[in-house]
Amino acid sequence: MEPSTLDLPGTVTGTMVVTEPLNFWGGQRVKPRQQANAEPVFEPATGRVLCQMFPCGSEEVDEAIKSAHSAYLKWSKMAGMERARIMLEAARIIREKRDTIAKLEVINNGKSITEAVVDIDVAWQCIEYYAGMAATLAGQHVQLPGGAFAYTRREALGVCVGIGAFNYPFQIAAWKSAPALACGNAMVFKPSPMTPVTAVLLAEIYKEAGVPEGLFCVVQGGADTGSLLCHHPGVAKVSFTGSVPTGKKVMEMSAKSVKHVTLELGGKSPLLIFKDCELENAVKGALMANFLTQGQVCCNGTRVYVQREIMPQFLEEVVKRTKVIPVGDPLLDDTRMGALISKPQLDKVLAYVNQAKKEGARVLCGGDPFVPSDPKLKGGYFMSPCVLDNCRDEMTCVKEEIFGPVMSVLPFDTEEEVIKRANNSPFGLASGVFTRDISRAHRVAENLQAGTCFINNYNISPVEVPFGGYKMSGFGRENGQVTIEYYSQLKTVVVEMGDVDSLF
Ligand SMILES: NC(=O)c1ccc[n+]([C@@H]2O[C@H](COP(=O)([O-])OP(=O)(O)OC[C@H]3O[C@@H](n4cnc5c(N)ncnc54)[C@H](O)[C@@H]3O)[C@@H](O)[C@H]2O)c1
Ligand SMILES: C[N+](C)(C)CCCC=O
Repeated sequence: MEPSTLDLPGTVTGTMVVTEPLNFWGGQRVKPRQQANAEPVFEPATGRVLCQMFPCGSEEVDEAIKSAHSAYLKWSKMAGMERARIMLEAARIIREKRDTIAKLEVINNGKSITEAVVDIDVAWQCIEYYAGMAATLAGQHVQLPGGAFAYTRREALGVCVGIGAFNYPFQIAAWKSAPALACGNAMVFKPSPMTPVTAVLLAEIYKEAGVPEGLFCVVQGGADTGSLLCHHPGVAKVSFTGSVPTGKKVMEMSAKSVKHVTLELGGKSPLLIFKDCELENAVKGALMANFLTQGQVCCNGTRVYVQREIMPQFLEEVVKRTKVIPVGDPLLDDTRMGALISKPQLDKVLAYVNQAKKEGARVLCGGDPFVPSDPKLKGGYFMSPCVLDNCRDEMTCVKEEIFGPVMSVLPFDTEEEVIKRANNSPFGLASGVFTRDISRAHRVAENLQAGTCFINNYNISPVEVPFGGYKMSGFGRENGQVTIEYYSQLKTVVVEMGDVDSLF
């Protein structure tokens, strides 16, 4: 018998095969219409084929959007409280199935189970948070002369498209769908072709919770399917998470029919460590800023600026801790670093390390392919986490997003100098500062050009807090109250109480 995607209790790395359809619309999983352009999906920890991804063509995209639109007509007319109740039920089901979803996420993405469980928790928290907001959506009343008045209504946009990256497959689907649904929209979600497996579980969960059939649809595919979605006349908004080059294309395609757009793009974020910091926390912060999800995190603080006086102690401690990060089978509880998403991604990251060496950086640890002793992991995409010293601002490893476990460390002398250097980047997703000087901390936060600044910690993103970029890292926000504005539109209603004062 074929193993089912939800039959996971005894599952170990290297055994899972997914055969069920991964598309979802009209309230059910939908078989691919054609198998011509199938792409193999790999289990990163073993290099085995986990399943086939069959990209949706125009007819399938059209069906999904129609299905979402008919659900939107019902959902948008429901009271916010009713939507909230259903979303809370969806959050409860995710909590109930959390370990199963996390396991599948690990098998498909390669991150450690410890991290995946947190990701799934963040997903249900996000849905719970926006459920709480669904009934609070309200407009404004404005008194006008002569008893006239106006009021505003916050209305849904219609069918929204979510396009996801590979690094947080289930969480991204929740971050996009939760505010969209809270505002009365429907969503058609396209996961990364490398991580197609878990979004469909979210679709099933929303259905079980009681949303109208079609409210959250999943279409599989890559660039072609994404392009069909961005061009589709039935789509009101595209919320995209991915790289800057793809984000630009999404914006261009969406502009043709003036769709709303949110872009959550890449980064090369600076982390500033001052000599007055609490060093142990700063070291822990630098590890959190670089090595979650094998370094494949958009907001990672990969340019670590350390004040010259504490550089030796910082390097000693950060290297000591990096060397003992347990890399290996991501389904094991003790593992802290799993496998990168793909062989090409692993090769790309290793090439960045080689390039850094050629440009004069010194490898203090890691930066090599890693072969775990467990024979079943021999074909996995593992590497040892890397710390680079002797870095300079103009080096490739300091300028470009590597998207792997590579930390570049650079010395600095003064606050003014380091802020200038930190801001000298086309990206502006996140930033961080470690210092015990409270005035300095807030001054630095004010002057760094980034959508987030972490003070004395890094990569903490509770769902109550907005997340998004400055500069080429994108625009719009996810999470927090403000995201409601990105999934709704404001209608003004002007009411005359007297006679029309006509000029004609
Ligand atoms: N800012 C954030 O919140 C955030 C979060 C996660 C990842 N990211 C960024 O994502 C990147 C890594 O993810 P990736 O490799 O999956 O990114 P990517 O840009 O290659 O792909 C992202 C998504 O876009 C789709 N896509 C590709 N071409 C398309 C096209 N022409 N039209 C429409 N869709 C298209 C892909 O199929 C995928 O679903 C990094 O740059 C990372 O920083 C940003
Ligand atoms: C949950 N983190 C760590 C803030 C990552 C958000 C998504 C970025 O890739």
